[in-house]
Amino acid sequence: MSLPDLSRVTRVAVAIVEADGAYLVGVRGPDGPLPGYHEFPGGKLNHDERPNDGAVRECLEETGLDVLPVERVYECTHDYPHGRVELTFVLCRPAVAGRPAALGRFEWRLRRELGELKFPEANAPVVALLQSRP
Ligand SMILES: Nc1nc2c([nH]c(=O)n2[C@H]2C[C@H](O)[C@@H](COP(=O)(O)OP(=O)(O)OP(=O)(O)O)O2)c(=O)[nH]1
Repeated sequence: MSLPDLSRVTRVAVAIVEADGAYLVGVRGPDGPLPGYHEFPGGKLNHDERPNDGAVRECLEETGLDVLPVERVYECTHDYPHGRVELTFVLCRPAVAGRPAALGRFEWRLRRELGELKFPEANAPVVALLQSRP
């Protein structure tokens, strides 16, 4: 097995979509890195793309839901066995109020459920932050 090239950083934007105390969460597919882990919608940023724009784009691509960025809640660089990622977590809200039911492989999970899910290691501080919110 070859070691990851840590001189190369993949920029990733993650959309934390909140509506009425629930968050959009999916399960990662079997083919990419971290298969079977829970995740918020997100993915690699395009060249020169800003994290807020990337979070909105990835969310629309993956869930079909149009969202508005609210604030960047957390940023970190994390080393996984598959490589180094620079993550920006962007809190978002649906552009149209409400919680649409059909959103691809993503579904709404209540805030109190988040701690029971198996998220990637880098998400731990974000999940703790969300759970500490009033
Ligand atoms: N989407 C997402 N990725 C996360 C989360 N937490 C976390 O550490 N990651 C990591 C896993 C991957 O290393 C990276 C996302 O890359 P990816 O390979 O899943 O992105 P992607 O499939 O959308 O790639 P692409 O289609 O844009 O090419 O970020 C999360 O909550 N959501």
